[in-house]
Amino acid sequence: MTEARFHWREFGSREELAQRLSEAVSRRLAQAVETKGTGLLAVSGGSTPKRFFEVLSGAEIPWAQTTVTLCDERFVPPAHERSNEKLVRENLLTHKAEAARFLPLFHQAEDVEQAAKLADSEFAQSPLPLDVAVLGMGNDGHTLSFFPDAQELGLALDRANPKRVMAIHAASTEEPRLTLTLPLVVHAGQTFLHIEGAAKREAFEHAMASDPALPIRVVAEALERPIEVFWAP
Ligand SMILES: O=C(O)[C@H](O)[C@@H](O)[C@H](O)[C@H](O)COP(=O)(O)O
Repeated sequence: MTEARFHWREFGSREELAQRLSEAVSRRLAQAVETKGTGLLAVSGGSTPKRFFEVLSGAEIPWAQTTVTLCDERFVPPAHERSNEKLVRENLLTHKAEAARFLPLFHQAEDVEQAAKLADSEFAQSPLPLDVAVLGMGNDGHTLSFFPDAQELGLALDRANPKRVMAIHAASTEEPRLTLTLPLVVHAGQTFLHIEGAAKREAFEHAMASDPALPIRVVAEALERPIEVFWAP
């Protein structure tokens, strides 16, 4: 693993990071809309992105031509407080970004496998590749819902997996998940990793230096273009 597989961008504060990440994402989306008429942005959930979403929601992007989706989702209805869709609707799809279309991963279905099938067929009909993907990471080295202990980890990380969206079960998560698969993410026009705090910096450095099996490293090495890591203390 050489450092060329990622670019490290360090900021003095989380507010500054949110601002700069929003600018970088805006530029890529504006370019995508200018070139092909539409833009596709995948964002992550969890606790880190809220500040970034608030800034991005006010950005000058051709939102009416932009689709926003999720890198991964918890298998809970959109009104649930752990729903990433809820987080995105309340914090990103407001202000100027209210004009964007939202492509959900969650679907009301008998089980998470059925929901994944429904999401997968919607993605099959959507204009791919992703223009921008903004990933998060846990201290265990997971990104998207590629948890180190996921039953389906091998398939989720398999470059030959024909699925775009799949179900994930892992003992370390509170509920089953839906995730974009590695083959979908590798072709993204630009991929960012948004991480904050000393523990995540350490986890990222550890993965890159000495743990080739950790999902964040597998993803970083598989991407067509180096991942842009945005970090603030
Ligand atoms: O639904 C989720 O939890 C995610 O999309 C997940 O992949 C997240 O990015 C990391 O777990 C980091 O989460 P935090 O930002 O909460 O640390």
